[in-house]
Amino acid sequence: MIKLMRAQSTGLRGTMTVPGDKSISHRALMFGAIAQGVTEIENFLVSDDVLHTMAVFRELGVTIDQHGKHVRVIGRGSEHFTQPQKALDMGNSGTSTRLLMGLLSRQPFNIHIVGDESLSRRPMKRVLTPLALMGADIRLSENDTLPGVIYANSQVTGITYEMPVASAQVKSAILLAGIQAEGVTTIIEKIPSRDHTERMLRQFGGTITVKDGRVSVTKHQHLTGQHVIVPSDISSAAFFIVAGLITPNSKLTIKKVGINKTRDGVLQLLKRMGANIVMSNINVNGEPFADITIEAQQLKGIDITEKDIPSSVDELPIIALAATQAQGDTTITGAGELRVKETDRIATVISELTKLGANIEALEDGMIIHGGTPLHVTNESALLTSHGDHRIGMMNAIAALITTGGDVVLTGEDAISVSYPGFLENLSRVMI
Ligand SMILES: O=C(O)C1=C[C@@H](OP(=O)(O)O)[C@@H](O)[C@H](O)C1
Ligand SMILES: C=C(OP(=O)(O)O)C(=O)O
Repeated sequence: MIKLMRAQSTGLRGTMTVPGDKSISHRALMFGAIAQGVTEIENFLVSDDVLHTMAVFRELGVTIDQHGKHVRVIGRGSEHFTQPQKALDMGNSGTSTRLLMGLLSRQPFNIHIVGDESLSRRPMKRVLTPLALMGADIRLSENDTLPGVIYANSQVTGITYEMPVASAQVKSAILLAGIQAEGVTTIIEKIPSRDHTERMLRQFGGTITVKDGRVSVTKHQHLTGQHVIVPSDISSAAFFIVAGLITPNSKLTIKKVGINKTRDGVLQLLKRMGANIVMSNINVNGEPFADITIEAQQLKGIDITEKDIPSSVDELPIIALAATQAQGDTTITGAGELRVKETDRIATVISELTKLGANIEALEDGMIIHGGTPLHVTNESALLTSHGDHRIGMMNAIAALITTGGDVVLTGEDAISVSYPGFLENLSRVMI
């Protein structure tokens, strides 16, 4: 489908909510499935990625009822999964694949896993290596990608593992295997990655120790069904936060956004760029959340380095767009992980924004964004594509808002439903 965005919006105004957090929705299904008893999930994200996780658990024999954003999971423990009748389809979702490889590493039957074309290019050895050290028998295709098979296996054993890449998906895969493993499993992280798995394990009654960058779990966790309230996704809110800051005459409030410290990098980076981000109604419900208000203002360029990346990794495309409008240059380094997301996000950010006149240089592990480049289409129109990547599709739509001259035509925006169905509708609702 091709959609024409009205370029040169005269501003974004109003109060809005964005859908539930993707990372937390995946995990709520997973813990609900392995706990004993009923888990009720509120403000669940109904998006393609999370629906793939849901379909996987149904295939494993778990009863899940979904009514819009309300989900009920009837958990009977991971010992009662039934053998799937077909390959488990992870769709486009790295989180489903990697976390489930850990969670399913000790089942008494073989499990085949497949994904779409993009997911089948993404690196899975990072999960296979620690899980194999624990005794899991997982085999992947050439180049260590999907499709793969998790072979029947009766025992996993705890390990101490120093993370070679900062990745919450790898950490979570090891933890989900660790709570079924003999002995102690310890993960050592140099830079903290998102801690939703740790928090949710505690919320479900499990025990986990976190100290000085070391996260440890053991077996015999008595997990019981819980009531989980999912905050709105800061990664989705980030598109509106940046849109509000860079589109003249804007003032937006986004309600009940998750502000977990291991996820709020986008707020910290924008504050360093000079943004005035006002937080109100700060509250906690398992995860902290707040209302966030921003107004259009001038930003300035900053240096973003390795330590900033894990808490902002999915937001770097939209930060890059903000940086094109800042005074001075913004340098992003230590972000090689961007190359192995749904697309190579260093390449796709540059490919799309330069069509509108942005001046961005690629680095092996990041980019240099030269600020102060008004986005403009000199011809009748410019054709932007998402490359099948939801975050690039949303970045393109926000870039179109501030582009002058010809029209901006968006293609491939159906990919946005991976994390944010209704994004374009929500955007047009706040456009004045
Ligand atoms: O654990 C998670 O829910 C996620 C972790 C991140 O991936 P990595 O762990 O690969 O950095 C992030 O990019 C992804 O969108 C969700
Ligand atoms: C990288 C992402 O997700 P996943 O790894 O789950 O595909 C994302 O949502 O930007």
